Amino acid sequence: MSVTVDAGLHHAVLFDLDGVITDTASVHFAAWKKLFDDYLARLPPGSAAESSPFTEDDYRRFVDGRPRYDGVDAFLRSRGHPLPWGDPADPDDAETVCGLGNRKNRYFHQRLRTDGVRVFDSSVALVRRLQDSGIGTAVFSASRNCGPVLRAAGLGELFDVRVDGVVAAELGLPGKPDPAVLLEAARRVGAHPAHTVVVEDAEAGVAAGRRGGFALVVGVDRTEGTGHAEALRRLGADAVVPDLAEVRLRPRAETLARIPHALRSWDAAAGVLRGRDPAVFCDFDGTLSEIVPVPADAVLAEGLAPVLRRLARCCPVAVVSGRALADVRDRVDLPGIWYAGCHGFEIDGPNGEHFEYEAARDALPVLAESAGALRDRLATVPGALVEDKRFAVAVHYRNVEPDSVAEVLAAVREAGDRPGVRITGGRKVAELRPDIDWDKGTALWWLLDRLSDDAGRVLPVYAGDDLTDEDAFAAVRDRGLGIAVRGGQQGDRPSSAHVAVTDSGELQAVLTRVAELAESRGTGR
Ligand SMILES: O=P(O)(O)OC[C@H]1O[C@H](O[C@H]2O[C@H](CO)[C@@H](O)[C@H](O)[C@H]2O)[C@H](O)[C@@H](O)[C@@H]1O
Repeated sequence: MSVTVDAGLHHAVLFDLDGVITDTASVHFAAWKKLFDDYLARLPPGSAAESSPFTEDDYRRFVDGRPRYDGVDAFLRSRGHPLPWGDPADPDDAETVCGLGNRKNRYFHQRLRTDGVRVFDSSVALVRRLQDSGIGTAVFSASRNCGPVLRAAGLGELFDVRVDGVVAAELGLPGKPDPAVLLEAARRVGAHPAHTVVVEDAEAGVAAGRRGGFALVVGVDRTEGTGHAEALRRLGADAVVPDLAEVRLRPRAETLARIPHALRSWDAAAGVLRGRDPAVFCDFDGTLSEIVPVPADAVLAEGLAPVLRRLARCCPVAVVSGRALADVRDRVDLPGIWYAGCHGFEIDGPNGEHFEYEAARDALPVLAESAGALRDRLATVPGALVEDKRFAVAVHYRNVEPDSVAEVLAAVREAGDRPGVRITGGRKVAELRPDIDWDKGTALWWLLDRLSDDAGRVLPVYAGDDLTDEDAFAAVRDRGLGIAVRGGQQGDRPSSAHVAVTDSGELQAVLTRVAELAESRGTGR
């Protein structure tokens, strides 16, 4: 089975060390086995401990992937022979958890010196491919020997970020299956867990990846036929591979045409949402509505009202439009959701909240004057349409003869050459708006803060089609899911969306899946 790391959705990959990058799992196993077999064999007759030899199953269940002393403790308890914890400074012949752990470490280093470290070349090759593609990489390990092992393997420089047993002890991070070490690695590499992949061979590590809400958890099982792969899947691995040569890399799509299709790549997209509460933001024209020749004729596309209502019952929903607030409100006309008009300069909430961007009011006189001047100036250009939206003026040229478009754009440039306003573009439209650092992306984060008591837990999903939606796609790029609606546009437009759909029909299917996920979280409101 192969699995794909998608550079568009996955911004970092975290690798466990032992058994994933280096073959030190076998060195650890041998050291543990010597420790426990010798120890159990020397217990006095009559001891209540179950003293059969340490097995691979014991290794996987009790010590693999866990901090050293936790492993000693867990295994001895499983044999009915708990020991006092002791102190990390205990000598390695002390009969304490720490003493036995220190002895295991001595055996491990002896083996490392005699046997050396075998490296999984395909794993190192994958790390280098990811790095060449601009994907962040980090190594994590419960082991305090991570640094020495990497150096012994000649890989001391491979990873910029390393979170190992030494770091975990310094920060007081609990061991796997708690996700703390993995979350710290993601934080240090600068990636949100929703956009991060975890690669692990240990059961505790796979469980930690799942609990940490990572986008994709790849299990590694090099022990065909032992049932280990099934255990990894049961604990939440999305895929289990026998070797990292099976991991494919899809480069980040730079243009609209190349962005992966949301429905065909749904498993990867759902990884971003898994374990999180979504908040859904939708643009209107070209997204919830088909593009039509005359703006006044745009209506909510068939089938979208029911899914928006369904979403609004289980998660926050906002329509974020370039249209004037009242205009978009009337066209969507659904209760219980937020409406942002004029690219977010004016916002209404479902419970009577109203917001206008204060500083943008200074630009209103210039905008009103410009709307009048543009109407006069373009009155003689057939098809030109000036839409005064108060916080913006849109000049449409969809119905203008191609030869006259330059004249329309020149008029907009002239009107926009005044302090306090700036010009932006869209689908056959040029707009004047307040020259303020406020757009659909900044409005989205402002809204997110108000939509939920715990904005950190919420994952924004943004669907849009136009250039102005790119501000929002960029805003959710590192933490969220951007869905571009292609709608027959030129495919060579650069886009920051993660996935794409063809039209509003497919958007309806994607939003339905988002609703299903939100409902399964039981966040009914
Ligand atoms: O942010 P949106 O909700 O997508 O609004 C963007 C602009 O949409 C409208 O114009 C666009 O849709 C029209 C109807 O389909 C189409 O005729 C026009 O060519 C498109 O540019 C709206 O009229 C504008 O005010 C919005 O800025």
